[in-house]
Amino acid sequence: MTAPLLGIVADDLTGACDVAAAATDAGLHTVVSLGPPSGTPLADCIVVALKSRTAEPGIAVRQSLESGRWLLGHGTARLYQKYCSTFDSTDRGNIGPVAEALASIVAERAGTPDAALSIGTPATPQNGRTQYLGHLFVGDRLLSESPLRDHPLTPMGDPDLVRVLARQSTRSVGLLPHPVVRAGGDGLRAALRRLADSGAGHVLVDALDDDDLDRVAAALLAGDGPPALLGGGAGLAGALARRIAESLPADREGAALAPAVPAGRRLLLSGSASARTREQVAAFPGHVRTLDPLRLADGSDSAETVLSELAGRFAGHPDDTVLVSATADPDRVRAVQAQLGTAAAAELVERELGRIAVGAVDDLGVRRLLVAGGETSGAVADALGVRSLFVGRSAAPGVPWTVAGHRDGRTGADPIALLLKSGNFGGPDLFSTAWEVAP
Ligand SMILES: Nc1ncnc2c1ncn2[C@@H]1O[C@H](COP(=O)(O)OP(=O)(O)OP(=O)(O)O)[C@@H](O)[C@H]1O
Ligand SMILES: O=C(O)[C@@H](O)C(=O)CO
Repeated sequence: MTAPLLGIVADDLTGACDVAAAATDAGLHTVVSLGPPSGTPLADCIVVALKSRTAEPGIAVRQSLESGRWLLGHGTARLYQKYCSTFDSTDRGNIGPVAEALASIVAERAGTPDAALSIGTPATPQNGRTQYLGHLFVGDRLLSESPLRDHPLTPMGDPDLVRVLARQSTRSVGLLPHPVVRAGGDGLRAALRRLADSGAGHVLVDALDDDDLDRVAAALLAGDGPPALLGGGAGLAGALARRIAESLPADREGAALAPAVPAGRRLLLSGSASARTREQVAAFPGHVRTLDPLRLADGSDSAETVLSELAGRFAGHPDDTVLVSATADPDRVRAVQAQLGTAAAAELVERELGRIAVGAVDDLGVRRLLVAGGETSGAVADALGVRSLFVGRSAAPGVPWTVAGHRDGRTGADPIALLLKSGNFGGPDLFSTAWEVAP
């Protein structure tokens, strides 16, 4: 195995796991690195996970460029910008600025620095995200009528992504409409070329199913198109990975294997505010320990209190799977945010869940952790000092079990299994069923 065939810069950790699962399912050996890797992982696909989704554009651009340059500098054949399949961002959001920055280093490498172009789509049909005439649908609802309109950090009120991306960009945004995608072949490649020649800085691509994405991937990898940064959800990345994997020899070198995870306890931590997570919390049959941000703020509750309750609980019920949850309905979240401030409430919950994770792993023998929520997962992984993840079997589409690599920060020589779940992913019973495929 030589240079990575696909290098992905992901704007959050659960998104990185989602796209890593797509590449793994396609047959690529895939590693997730939290920030640019310190060594050179043995992998076909390296996903660099950032925590930049809600960062100021300048910060997100700096971090993404650092990762993109690392990947290109290590010979990565194709660079991909992974953002959320529900285009989570704000008008001051950073998907556009990051796309422009990464497209410019791809164009520089191709020797066409004046022709920077990004081509992508959030469409991820296996999770019900489709794009039609530039409009994003979540299941059978427009994005703006889906629960994403109530997202605590990135409420999505406009379903027209051409408009949303244009508001975030300095370059113009073109659309590759569904009839052209459906027809595929030469027509699709010619339409892409025309959009590039017309000076578009970004092209958003419609897709309703995986066949659409496979046609787009074939056109993008045909070799006669404009050099471009590719990007979007896990859907297009999976289609590219399938196409890339087809050309790999069957007898190539193996990748580094995930270390075995020793027996130990299980814990669920939820800081997700999504509608799907609320269903999963409600359906969880085991013991639920609620975290109220107002009580954390006034000091009447804390990570230490939760950990000592967990110690007592595990002593009486050693095989228990306990859920510690800050998940609440949108009215309650808004009330907490009004009192504490949105960022302060988020930080408080993330910090305490991180401290609970560390105490549970270090002192209570927890070795398998399911964490719900993108920001929350990033915070928990940071607190645990995790730096890289081997990607294993998926518990649900886009939700793979992973193993934190040896010698990672606080986890020491004892690997732990982590399932880091995007808020909206997984069926209602995921909190019970995920353990059936845990490493
Ligand atoms: N009860 C609460 N009150 C206020 N904020 C909360 C509460 N519970 C969780 N939060 C915060 O809301 C944010 C939820 O975002 P997070 O990305 O973790 O999950 P999500 O809502 O499912 O989003 P995603 O779809 O990106 O995974 C976190 O920053 C978390 O700390
Ligand atoms: O694309 C998605 O929906 C997920 O990978 C994600 O990024 C949600 O946080």
